[in-house]
Amino acid sequence: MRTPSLTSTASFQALENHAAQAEDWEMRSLFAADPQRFEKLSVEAAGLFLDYSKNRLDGRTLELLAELARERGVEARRDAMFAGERINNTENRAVLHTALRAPRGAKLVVDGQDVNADVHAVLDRIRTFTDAVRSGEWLGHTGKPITDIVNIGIGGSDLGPKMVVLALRHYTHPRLKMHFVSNVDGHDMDAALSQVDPETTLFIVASKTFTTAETMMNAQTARSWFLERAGEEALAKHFVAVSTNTEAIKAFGIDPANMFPFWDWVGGRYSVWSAIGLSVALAVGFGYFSDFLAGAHALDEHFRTAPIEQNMPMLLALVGFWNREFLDAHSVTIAPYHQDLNRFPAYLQQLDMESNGKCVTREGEPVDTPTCPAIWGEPGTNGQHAYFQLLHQGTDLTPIDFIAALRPAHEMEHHHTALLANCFAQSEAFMKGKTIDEVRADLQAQGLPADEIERLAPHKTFPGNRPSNTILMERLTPSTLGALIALYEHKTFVQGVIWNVNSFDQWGVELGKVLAKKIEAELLGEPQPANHDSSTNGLIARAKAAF
Ligand SMILES: O=P(O)(O)OC[C@H]1O[C@](O)(CO)[C@@H](O)[C@@H]1O
Repeated sequence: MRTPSLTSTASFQALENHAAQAEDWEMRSLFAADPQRFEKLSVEAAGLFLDYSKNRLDGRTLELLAELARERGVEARRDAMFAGERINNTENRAVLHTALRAPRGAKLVVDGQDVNADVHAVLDRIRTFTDAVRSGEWLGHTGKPITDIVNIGIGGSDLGPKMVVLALRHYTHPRLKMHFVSNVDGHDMDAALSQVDPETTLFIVASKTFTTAETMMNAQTARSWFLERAGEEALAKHFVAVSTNTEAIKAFGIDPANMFPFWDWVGGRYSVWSAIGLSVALAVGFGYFSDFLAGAHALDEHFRTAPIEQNMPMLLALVGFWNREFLDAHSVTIAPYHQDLNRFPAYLQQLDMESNGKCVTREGEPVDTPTCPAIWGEPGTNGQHAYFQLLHQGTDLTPIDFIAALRPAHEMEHHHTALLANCFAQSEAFMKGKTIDEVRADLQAQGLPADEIERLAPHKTFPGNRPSNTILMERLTPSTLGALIALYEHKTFVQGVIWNVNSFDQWGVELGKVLAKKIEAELLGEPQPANHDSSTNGLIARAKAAF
């Protein structure tokens, strides 16, 4: 059955009418009118707390948004995902990253295959291997323990592991130095190889497909570098692979005994929970890796069972949808007030934009509303001194997600107090703004002459009324990090269902890949191609002249 277009649904139309009335709402007044607003518009789950009260909405808005989620079948699609139905309809695949973090013994049989048993069999192998490397029992070819791990992968085979290893810096093994090489730009590989010793380095080639051009080139380069220094028989102690493609791994020369498999029902950007997380398990140890999975599972259980009105990922998604559709927010800023989460915005860029950056529905019809906003950000305090100017006084409305841990992992308490003060102050400033009369009063109190006050006042006025969410956790731990990532995964899922796009394919990355192959051959060959547009022909010619 065809899904009705979004704008034709009764709940969307009700929201449109409601949005017309809400246009003039001031958050200051909404807060003043309801002293319970914070208690009402906040929710707790799996070690996370979400305050969504600083958005331009009221109880009725939330009722209508929940109605929309129901009308779009969000709950039914969620249940289908957890049950292993093939909801990725353009690739005819199930979507089961939630199964990767389900505890041993959870029942899930898909197409006659015991998914839970398969997952835990691989986890057992990850435990054995990572324990051996971490304890120093696994030795390099000259009998020395491993000191450096180089993860070679890109997209989901890089962003997740790298972000998590950085975020869990405090849990990492003191002997193991982690390196991540993703870019086909040789400078990336050069930087890693210049720091490592072939006798004590373990390379992980991480690629779901084992065909991704950048990763294959990087893996071949690392292999040649290693063979020149150590020889073929040493390879097994220094190269392992993570993939769904056993044949390609064998062809590359990695022993399948050193391969950690996963399955086609794990999307690249949802794969950090699978063997793609091998570098995480090596860095923090299997115990903390298990806590990371358990934190995500706790959030999964909340998402699976809580009613929409109290369901954190649903609420985050619905509020984001409201801002996108009715407040015309073209982008969302992610502002972690935690330095160790500095790659989290980059991670969310792939998660959200590769999932929902789509312009046709699951049935291939053009969508009838805007879909995924652009996602960007940096650690919050750094952003404050760079682009927050635009967020406060620019002409676009850009909602912000503030993320903070209440307790630090260091002992410099005064730093942490300053950090949290900044985080809360920013969300207050975005909400309240500063009226021109407040500015005038300030300037008067400073004793400025009247004409100077009038000259400066417009510049010092803040429109305010700018929406934000704040996500808090007690500490950034493996478990709360797992929950945080799962929160955003499910938020992305819910928005995808409302827009009726397939959040689990990524056809938009293919065209560039195909053209790059062709141009790479042209850059290397003769004659100068003339079959492109004049710009592309001209750029190729300039590069060939420089070779
Ligand atoms: O793990 P692989 O197969 O090398 O893919 C890497 C990345 O490339 C993409 O397919 C995009 O080209 C991502 O979805 C994926 O995470």
